Amino acid sequence: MAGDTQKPPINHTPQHHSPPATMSAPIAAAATTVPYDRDAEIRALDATTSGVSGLFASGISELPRMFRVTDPQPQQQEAVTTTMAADQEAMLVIDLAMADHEKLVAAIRHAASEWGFFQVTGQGVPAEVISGVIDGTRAFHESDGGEGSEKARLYSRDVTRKVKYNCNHDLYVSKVASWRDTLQLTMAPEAPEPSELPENCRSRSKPELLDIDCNQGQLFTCHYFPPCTNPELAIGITPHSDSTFMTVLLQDDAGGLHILYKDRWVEVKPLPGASIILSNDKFPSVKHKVVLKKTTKPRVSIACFAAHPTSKRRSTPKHPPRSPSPAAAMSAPVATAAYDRLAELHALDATTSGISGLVATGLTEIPRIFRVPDPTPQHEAAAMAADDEESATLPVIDLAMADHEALVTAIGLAASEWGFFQVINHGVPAEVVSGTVDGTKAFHESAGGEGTEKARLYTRDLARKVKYNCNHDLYKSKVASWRDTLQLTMAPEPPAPEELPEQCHYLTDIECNKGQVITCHYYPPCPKPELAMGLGMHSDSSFMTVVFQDQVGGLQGRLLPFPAFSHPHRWSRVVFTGSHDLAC
Ligand SMILES: O=C(O)CCC(=O)C(=O)O
Ligand SMILES: [Fe+2]
Repeated sequence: MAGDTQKPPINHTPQHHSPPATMSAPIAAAATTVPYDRDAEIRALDATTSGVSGLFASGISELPRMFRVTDPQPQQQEAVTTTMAADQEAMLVIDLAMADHEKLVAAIRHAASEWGFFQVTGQGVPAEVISGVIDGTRAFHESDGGEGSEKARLYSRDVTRKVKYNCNHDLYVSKVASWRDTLQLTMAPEAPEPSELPENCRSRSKPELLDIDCNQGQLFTCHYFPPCTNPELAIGITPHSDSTFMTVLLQDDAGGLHILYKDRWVEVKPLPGASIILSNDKFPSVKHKVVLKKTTKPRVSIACFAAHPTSKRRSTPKHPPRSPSPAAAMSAPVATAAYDRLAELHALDATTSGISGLVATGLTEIPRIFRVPDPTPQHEAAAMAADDEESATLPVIDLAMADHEALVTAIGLAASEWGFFQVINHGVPAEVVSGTVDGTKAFHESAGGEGTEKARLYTRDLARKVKYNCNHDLYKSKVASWRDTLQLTMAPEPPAPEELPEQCHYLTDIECNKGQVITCHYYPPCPKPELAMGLGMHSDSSFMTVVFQDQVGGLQGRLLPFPAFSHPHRWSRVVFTGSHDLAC
């Protein structure tokens, strides 16, 4: 991979549709010593208002650096890719026109619950409507960009616009840009005026979705993936699952869509005239991605997201248990004795040293109060979301960037698209961060028992400004989390220094104590992490959350439903990190 000094920033006139000469110059211009300015490269591409199609049309011979995945290519490192057996392939193509209604429902239910996806034929949408939609999308993306063009008129990152076109909705926040341009149309509840649509799309009928309740919102994303000079180094679409009720997907014959099934990526081969259905809500949301191919043909796909405000995202399809069934494991240690959960909770509470105290006793099995029932959605999600490729694209924002407007735009985008982001160069001195982390650790790792600080602070009294306990909701939750917490209420009136644990005294004289509640979590090593929860799925209710985490990792987020039905202010989460990766 090119080093940080190898690629000059691109620099060219806004509104001009051909990319600058420097961008088409070979990436490996190793001789130059100009530092790489990714931000400038991104802004220059955005200013062309013709995305990667414009880059391709200009005849570039090397993939610009902003599109290059880190070396070695994550797509090749992750789950193996296999092809689908012919009988499976046939089973996953469902003829909606089949006479036997019961058989049809059973086939759909089976495919949706087992795979989270299927293809349909006989859907009553005339072939020319489907090809018309694909051709219209292609024609729009292949039209000229530049001043006065439709592309320039529609190029936008304004989330409130019903018709917008851009190159990567997350261009300013992802680490690696995807080789894809997208025209996005919000068709329901209120469709745009025909005059707002690109000309190529006006006369086409939209693919019909059932006029049912679950379809109160409709969003079409019309993707275009130009041929790529280095497909092995670029991303089509990163692995994700959709958050809306159901996705109807049309793809042309180029292929490249993969779905994750039982830890393997399986390509969904194009089937002329068929629509692909990605299920959700009551059924699992299949994880999918687009892999680029070495080809001279572009790829076109249209995803129609059907939304319902109350629709719930489910996790990925069933996977074979990764460990002995939790149910079996749970019954093992207590096979004969009657299980008294309340007594177990009281016993733990009475130690006043939480899980750290349990771990210090050298236990090899996790007690039953911490065991998740078989299988919880959180658990499947946790197993599935451990995906480095996806996390590689999580938004990271440099607070020290010089361009204030670009900074504000990046934060706005990250907060509305992801509800979370990481910041670097945030100006909090490294020693303050490491002091907080170390103090937290030292407290949690100190001895418990009579006469200790832990015993002094162990409480469930909400009125106390400084309290320490194992799970604030220990007596209410169904499954206890593998986590101890020290909670400090720092505003409006901070506690007196002597109320704080000794390890945290310095917290009283730093600026950040103007914050309100600080929770200092500690997740001791767990003998059976696959059976326990760290922190259950939730969203925070306060205005904003700042999280420091150490290098151990484990924090996972889920994407929101698309903006029509999201409540970003309720979901917003901000993660602070830094060159040291922080913990608290
Ligand atoms: O291009 C494709 O086949 C997939 C599109 C997709 O996954 C999406 O838009 O969410
Ligand atoms: Fe998708």
